[in-house]
Amino acid sequence: MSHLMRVITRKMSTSRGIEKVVVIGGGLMGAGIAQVAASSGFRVTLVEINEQLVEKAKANIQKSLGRVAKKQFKDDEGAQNGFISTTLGRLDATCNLTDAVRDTDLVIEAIVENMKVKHDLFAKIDSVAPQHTIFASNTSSLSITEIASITKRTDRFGGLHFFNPVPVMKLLEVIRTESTSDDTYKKMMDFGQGMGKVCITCKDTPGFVVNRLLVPYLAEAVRLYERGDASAKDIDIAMKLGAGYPMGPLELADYVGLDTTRNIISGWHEKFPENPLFRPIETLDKLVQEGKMGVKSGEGFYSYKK
Ligand SMILES: C[C@H](O)CC(=O)SCCNC(=O)CCNC(=O)[C@H](O)C(C)(C)COP(=O)(O)OP(=O)(O)OC[C@H]1O[C@@H](n2cnc3c(N)ncnc32)[C@H](O)[C@@H]1OP(=O)(O)O
Ligand SMILES: NC(=O)c1ccc[n+]([C@@H]2O[C@H](COP(=O)([O-])OP(=O)(O)OC[C@H]3O[C@@H](n4cnc5c(N)ncnc54)[C@H](O)[C@@H]3O)[C@@H](O)[C@H]2O)c1
Repeated sequence: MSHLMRVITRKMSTSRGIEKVVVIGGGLMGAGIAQVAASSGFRVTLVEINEQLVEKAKANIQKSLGRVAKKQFKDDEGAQNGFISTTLGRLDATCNLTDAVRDTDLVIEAIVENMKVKHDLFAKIDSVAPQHTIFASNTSSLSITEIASITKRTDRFGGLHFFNPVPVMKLLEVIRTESTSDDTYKKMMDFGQGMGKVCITCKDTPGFVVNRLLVPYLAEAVRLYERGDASAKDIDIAMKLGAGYPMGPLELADYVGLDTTRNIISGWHEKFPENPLFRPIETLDKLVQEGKMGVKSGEGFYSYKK
């Protein structure tokens, strides 16, 4: 379905569904989610912790929108500019969390992968957001049930797990817990489809579908590298040319963020200490301690410094 048809169909079909969305966290994922929601016709407010990060998120969105516009409207510069300005017209960005959530249909949390930090955030907004507002987490690996337990709206809580880069990756995992109501689930599915994503449903299990399979693979690749069995470059070439993956596992870990990858593995290790797939990995711990988070910090397994 074309972009325009999607926006029109959404406007006709979701008049009482999701219209206003607040995205909390404007990093790799939050900026992408806010961008695609706005370009799909939703009214979006993006929340960051300070002005500098608000500006950084806006600059990243602008850059990514330029790439999408070029692809969608090829040589038509007028249409490209129209698409960019219409999208930006639907997008606000702020540091004022409580004001942002006072009038919204959906909150999508995309902040650091840490239960306590997520709990602090949801506890803060639960009493401020309207009764009907649905809360969703973009967590990669944490239990949605446990995140939701801090709120009084567990029936209006679910998981919306997007993939990086959000403007390009077509999948959305929609997670319903045992408490997620049918109405909430339906609204989350409609929202995902309204964003042009292919939605699959998964129970609230660690890593859902993709990360339960992908993260142990990334961890094994780091262990292979750590043992010195092959160089980083050769591991990546092997999986691109031998298994047809668009990126090798170490490139992908850098792309996802080594801090996020480490947080996922260590969170699972704490919960399932007997599972050897989730054992801590010294190399990963060391890189993160040194501030080498991958592409976003300019260095990880590879250097991205210009
Ligand atoms: C851990 C989490 O919980 C879950 C996850 O997210 S796991 C990670 C999932 N993601 C992946 O596995 C990504 C794997 N990598 C890929 O699919 C590809 O390498 C990639 C799409 C990132 C880049 O593709 P590649 O061909 O190498 O580079 P590039 O030519 O720059 O980009 C391909 C297209 O995507 C577009 N693109 C890439 N990044 C973009 C962005 N951030 N915004 C907008 N467009 C983008 C480019 O403009 C380009 O468009 P074109 O086809 O019109 O030229
Ligand atoms: N990186 C990925 O490939 C990927 C993919 C899918 C899901 N996720 C999940 O999405 C979430 C975010 O990951 P990311 O890669 O975007 O991280 P990131 O580090 O790029 O961005 C997180 C952003 O959240 C902001 N933030 C932190 N606390 C905040 C608060 N209280 N209010 C507002 N903003 C706050 C930070 O300033 C930062 O800019 C994590 O739960 C992660 O597991 C990540």
